[in-house]
Amino acid sequence: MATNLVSPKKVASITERVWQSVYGNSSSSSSGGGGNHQRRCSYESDDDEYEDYDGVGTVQLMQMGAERTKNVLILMSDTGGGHRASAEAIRDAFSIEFGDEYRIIVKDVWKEYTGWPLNDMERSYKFMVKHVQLWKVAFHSTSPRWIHSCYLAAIAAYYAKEVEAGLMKYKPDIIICVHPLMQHIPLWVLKWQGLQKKVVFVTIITDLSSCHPTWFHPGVNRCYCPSNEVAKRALYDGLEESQVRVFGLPIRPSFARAVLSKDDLRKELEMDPDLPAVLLMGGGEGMGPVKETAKALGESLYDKDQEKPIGQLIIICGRNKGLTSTLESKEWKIPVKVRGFETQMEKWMGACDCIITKAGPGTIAEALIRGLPIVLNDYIPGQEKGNVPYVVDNGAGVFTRSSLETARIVAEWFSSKTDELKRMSENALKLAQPEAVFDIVKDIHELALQRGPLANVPYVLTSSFTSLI
Ligand SMILES: CCCCCCCC/C=C\CCCCCCCC(=O)OC[C@H](CO)OC(=O)CCCCCCCCCCCCCCC
Ligand SMILES: O=c1ccn([C@@H]2O[C@H](COP(=O)(O)OP(=O)(O)O[C@H]3O[C@H](CO)[C@H](O)[C@H](O)[C@H]3O)[C@@H](O)[C@H]2O)c(=O)[nH]1
Repeated sequence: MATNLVSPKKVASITERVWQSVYGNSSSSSSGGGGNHQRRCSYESDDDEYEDYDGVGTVQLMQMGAERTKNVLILMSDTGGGHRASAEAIRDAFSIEFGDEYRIIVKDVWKEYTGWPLNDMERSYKFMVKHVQLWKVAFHSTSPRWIHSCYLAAIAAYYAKEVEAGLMKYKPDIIICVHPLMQHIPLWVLKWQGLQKKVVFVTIITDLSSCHPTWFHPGVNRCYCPSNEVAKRALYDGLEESQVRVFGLPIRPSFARAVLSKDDLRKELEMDPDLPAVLLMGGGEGMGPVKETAKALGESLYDKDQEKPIGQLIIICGRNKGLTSTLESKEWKIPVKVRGFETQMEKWMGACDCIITKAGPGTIAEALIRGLPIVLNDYIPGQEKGNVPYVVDNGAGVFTRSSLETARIVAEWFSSKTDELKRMSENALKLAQPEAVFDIVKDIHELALQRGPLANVPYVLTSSFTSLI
């Protein structure tokens, strides 16, 4: 559809490109649209391994014929914390399963290479979900295919060269996309470059049920759906059965494979060893009614008659610095820990007995793996709405928007309704899919093996080859 947006590049001969790659040529534009790149982007990189753009090509050329390390580029954006968590889960699982066979690069290529609005999605998303009606309108009004296709085609026309430079810099053999808005432009770029037969492109959907239709792109080699419900929608939206796989949401292997003792964790995290613990959070950005709920728990988990706490509270505020400092300055009658963005969520979850959170898919899937009953206290309209029945109908938790109600439920779980807490914990464990991340990387590995001989041709030569076939 968009093949006409950019005119095909002049392709250097094989000899020329080999010469340029081995000996370098300052006047060469290489295969990344570098000339145009200098127009709007800078070449500086935070990834040392890739500072020498042409060097990667040279290494690939020298490794031709031998089994070479394959480059895997994972495209994500920090709109919330879920996409990065999934990207890191995939990176770690590749490393555990295949060691040095793959070199994994996790990047927000938009932020590094493009301009507004693509390079500012984190801030835009944060702003929109703060003014939640705005997000609701944006989410639903962009759902029809013709609307989002027009938007994305226009943006692709404007930023194609920059995205092309961003992608080609890493010379990917496999591109894994964990964000709904990062498939369309790269797929067009691969088409323009004639790289569809060389590069495996897969999408991993990181929303559990009511996800946005931009996730379903028929041009991908695989679309990994976290649930059967999402898979059904993918098929309805035009993907073939051969493209769709359902393994579950990828969760960091530190969750999936960790054997953690609650007692040891509590010691390490300096928590009370005996009091039951509730974890309160709101995704990567610390969203939802965290402050009000913390206040209500401070009261409900204190037994006024016996003048002692019946539980302890851990609050993880994520990147919400304002929330962290407000809660840190409060006085509490029960043991409370207030934390900012934590990198070892598996430890905090492993040390607690239940969790209160907005309906973020990553947090839900992690809590299920740790067998934590969940109180959902909010959801972002659109992509998180369907997560509520997913948890509640499967008996793994409850939903209430009232902070007082939340506080009452947790107090009961810790006193008169411990059997309910135990039952929900068992139901949570039944829903957990800790192996999903390993199943996904193994399937991607199989896909890569199925690629024809073109997959082993170094990037410096691909344009020449693909122009012949
Ligand atoms: C006629 C109707 C006009 C409606 C006006 C809409 C204005 C568009 C503005 C914002 C786009 C909102 C995008 C919604 C889809 C999000 C999918 C999703 O679940 O993401 C979850 C993730 C969060 O995990 O959401 C995002 O990443 C949203 C990022 C928002 C960035 C806004 C600026 C980027 C605009 C470039 C794309 C424009 C094309 C949009 C086509 C869809
Ligand atoms: O201090 C923190 C706080 C959170 N997390 C992690 O951040 C992730 C949060 O992900 P969620 O999916 O629960 O929620 P977010 O709101 O942060 O994620 C965003 O991305 C999701 C997709 O993956 C959904 O689209 C969601 O609606 C959107 O807001 C979890 O893995 C959680 O463990 C941390 O690592 N440290």
